[in-house]
Amino acid sequence: MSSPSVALVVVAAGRGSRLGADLPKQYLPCAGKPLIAHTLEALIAARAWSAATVVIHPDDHALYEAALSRLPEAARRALAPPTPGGATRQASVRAGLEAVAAALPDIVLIHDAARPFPTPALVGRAVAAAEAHGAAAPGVKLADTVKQVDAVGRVLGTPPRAALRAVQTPQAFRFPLILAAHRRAAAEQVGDLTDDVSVAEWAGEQAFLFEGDPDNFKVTTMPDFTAAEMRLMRGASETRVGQGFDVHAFAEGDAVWLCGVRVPHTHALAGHSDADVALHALADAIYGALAEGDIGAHFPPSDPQWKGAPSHVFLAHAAERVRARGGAIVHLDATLVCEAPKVGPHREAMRARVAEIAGLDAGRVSVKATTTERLGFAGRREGIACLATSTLRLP
Ligand SMILES: Nc1ccn([C@@H]2O[C@H](COP(=O)(O)OP(=O)(O)OP(=O)(O)O)[C@@H](O)[C@H]2O)c(=O)n1
Ligand SMILES: C[C@](O)(CO)[C@H](O)COP(=O)(O)O
Repeated sequence: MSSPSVALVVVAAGRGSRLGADLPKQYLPCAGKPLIAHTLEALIAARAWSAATVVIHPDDHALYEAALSRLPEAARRALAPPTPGGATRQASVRAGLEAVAAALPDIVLIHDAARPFPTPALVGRAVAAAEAHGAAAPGVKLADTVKQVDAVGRVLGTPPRAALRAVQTPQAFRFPLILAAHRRAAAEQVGDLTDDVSVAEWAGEQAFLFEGDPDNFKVTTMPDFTAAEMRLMRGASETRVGQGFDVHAFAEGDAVWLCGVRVPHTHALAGHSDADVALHALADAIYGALAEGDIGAHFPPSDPQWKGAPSHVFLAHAAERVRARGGAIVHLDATLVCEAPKVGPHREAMRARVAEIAGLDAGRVSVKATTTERLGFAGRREGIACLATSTLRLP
C-alpha cells in the first residue's frame, strides 16, 4: 500500500489568558526564540507534510512573522500562509481543516502550538493510529487519583483511574472524517468541544487512543512555561557568564536615565547617547559572554547616528545577538554605584523595563544599588558607575 499523504494543522490563535503574560503564550520568548518556533521546528523535522498551515489570530501577523523568521529557511518553506482563526479552539481547527482541504490529504494531524515537544516517534504513532482507526489521540495514564466534584468542591465520585487517560495532541484523523465532523458541529452550532476526538465522538465516530508522551505537555500556566524553557535549555550545551562596567559623569540637567527609566534628579548624566550607564553595562555583559567585543565596537561613539540615542537600542541589539547565535539569556544582574538618586523606589520599574528590552521574564532580571560610603568619584557625587553580569546558555 502506498504511504498516505499527511497534512498538518497547528492551532495558535488562542490568547493565553490562563498564563496571563503581555503576549499570547505561543509568542513568548522561550530559550531564545518564540515558543511556537520550537513547536513548528519539531513538527517540520518529524516528517514531510503534504500541506501544513498554522492557524493564527488576525491581530498576531507581526508576531507570527517574527516567530517564522527564527525557523530555518527549509522549515519556513514547508508552511503555507497562515490561516485566520476563530473565537474557540474548535473554530480555529475547523478553519485550518478548510485551509488544507484543497490538498486532499488522506490523513491530518492537528496539534496545539502550545505543545513544544512533539517527537518524530509520537508523530509516527499518530499517523499509524489514524490509518488504523480513523480517529485517534495520544493518551497518557494518570498519576493522581481523580475526583468528580460539584461547584463547591463536594466530592461526587471517584472514577476508576485505570480506565482514564489524559489526552494530548497531535490528534490524528482520516481527513474526510474529521472535516465532515467539524463541519456538522459548526452547522449545528455545537461549539464547546475542547479537542478534536470529542468532535469525532460527537459525530458518532469510534475513536481510539495511542501511547502519548508525558514530556509532550501543554503550556497553559506560567509554571508550565518555565518548565518548558528549562527543558529546552537543557538542550543548549554551554553556560557562559559575562561582565560589564560603565561610568558616566554628572552634567547639568534634571533627570538621569537608568535601566531605561527616567529618574528625576538634580543632574543629568553626560554621554554621547542618553548616558544610561546601566543599559551600557548590561549590553557589555552580554557582548562579553558572547565574546563579541563591546558596545563601542557595535555602536562607535564617533558615529553621529548614535548621538543622543536611547540606550535600549544597545541592550536590544546585544539580546538579539544571543538569539541569533541560537542561545538564551538566563539572567541579568546590574549593580548601580551612586550616592543619589535613590534606586529603591524605581527598582521594579527598572527590572520590568530591562526585561522588556531584552525579551525576558522580569524574574530573570536583578537591579541592585550601593554607595561607596562617600569615597571616590561616586562618593563625591561626580557620577554614577554600574557593574553588570549576564548568564547565557549557548548551543
Ligand atoms: N480560539 C482559539 C483558542 C485556542 N487556540 C489554540 O489551541 C491550543 C490549545 O489551547 P489553550 O491551551 O487553551 O490556549 P489558549 O486558548 O491560548 O489559552 P487560554 O485558554 O488560557 O486563553 C493553543 O495552541 C491555542 O493557541 C486557537 O487556535 N484558537
Ligand atoms: C486539545 C487539548 O490540548 C487536548 O488535551 C486540550 O483539550 C485543549 O484544551 P484547552 O481548553 O484549549 O486548553
